Amino acid sequence: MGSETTPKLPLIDFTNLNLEAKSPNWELVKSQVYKALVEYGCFEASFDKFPLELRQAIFASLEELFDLPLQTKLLNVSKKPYHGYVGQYSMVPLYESMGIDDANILENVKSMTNILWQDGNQNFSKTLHSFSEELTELDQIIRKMILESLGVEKYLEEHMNSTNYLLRVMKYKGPQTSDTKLGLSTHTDKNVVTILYQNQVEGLEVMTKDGKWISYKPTQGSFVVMIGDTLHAWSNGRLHSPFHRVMMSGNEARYSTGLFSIPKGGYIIKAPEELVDEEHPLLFKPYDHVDFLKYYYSEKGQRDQFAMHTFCGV
Ligand SMILES: O=C(O)CCC(=O)C(=O)O
Ligand SMILES: [Fe+2]
Repeated sequence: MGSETTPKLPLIDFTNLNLEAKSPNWELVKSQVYKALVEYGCFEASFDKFPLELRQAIFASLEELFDLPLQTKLLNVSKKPYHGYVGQYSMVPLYESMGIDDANILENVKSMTNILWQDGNQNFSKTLHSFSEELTELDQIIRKMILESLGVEKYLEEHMNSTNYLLRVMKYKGPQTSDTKLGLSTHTDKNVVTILYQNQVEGLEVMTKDGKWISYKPTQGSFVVMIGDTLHAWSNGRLHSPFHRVMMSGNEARYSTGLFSIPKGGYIIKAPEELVDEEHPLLFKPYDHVDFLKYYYSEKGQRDQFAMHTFCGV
């Protein structure tokens, strides 16, 4: 009795990672990554590339950004759904977010700051750009480890070239009550890999394969790495794409960031033939991510928790 422990996300240490091919340290971390992604589709990563000043500067920048008047924030528009300003939704009243496409390229961050601040905001662009640059490095390390683990590293270049990055920054207001309120509805990510970073306010919950919620307890130098539906389909179901949500309580605002690697429109996502055999029959028909998003953002798609299966499941 009473022996049940609170489930936790696997923690993987990327500090001092030896990037040399086949080094024992690389191989060890790679095997931990693969195991975590098969079992949970998610893990906590400690990564030493972020100086303390940069980590603190990120949250100061996010506060400054979300403190802008709503009319100004609404100027952050995008033709792509969910890439511009999102907020003021009655279903998730605590939530607001903004996107910057390819924030690892300084010019892109600058064009956003030039829209939001009259004289631009150099500090903001420098901070978000450096942060995104470091994160794209982590994204590439993880994807290389995944392809090597699957034995399909010959596709690495094509795989890397098939995606763009979106940095999305988010604020969840504290609900001003100790009751738990919905911050962001349960969903799976649709992209390839997501890397989340956040301040000290808890709220992210990730569902295990057997339906239990794990609450993530943030620590300063750690990130949450998560698989999206694209990589679930491309790996022919080997990697899990977990449901997750944000639940808020208390007075403090939760600030978070997500670096999303997203397939380019026109690129056909198809599981490599090496991952399809009698034991692992093809689970998803080849598809274009932009076509999938058209379905996902339709009225029917928004109510469909298994949109990828509906859209291209075999
Ligand atoms: O704020 C977070 O930590 C999670 C955000 C999220 O799941 C998303 O934007 O897809
Ligand atoms: Fe998500």
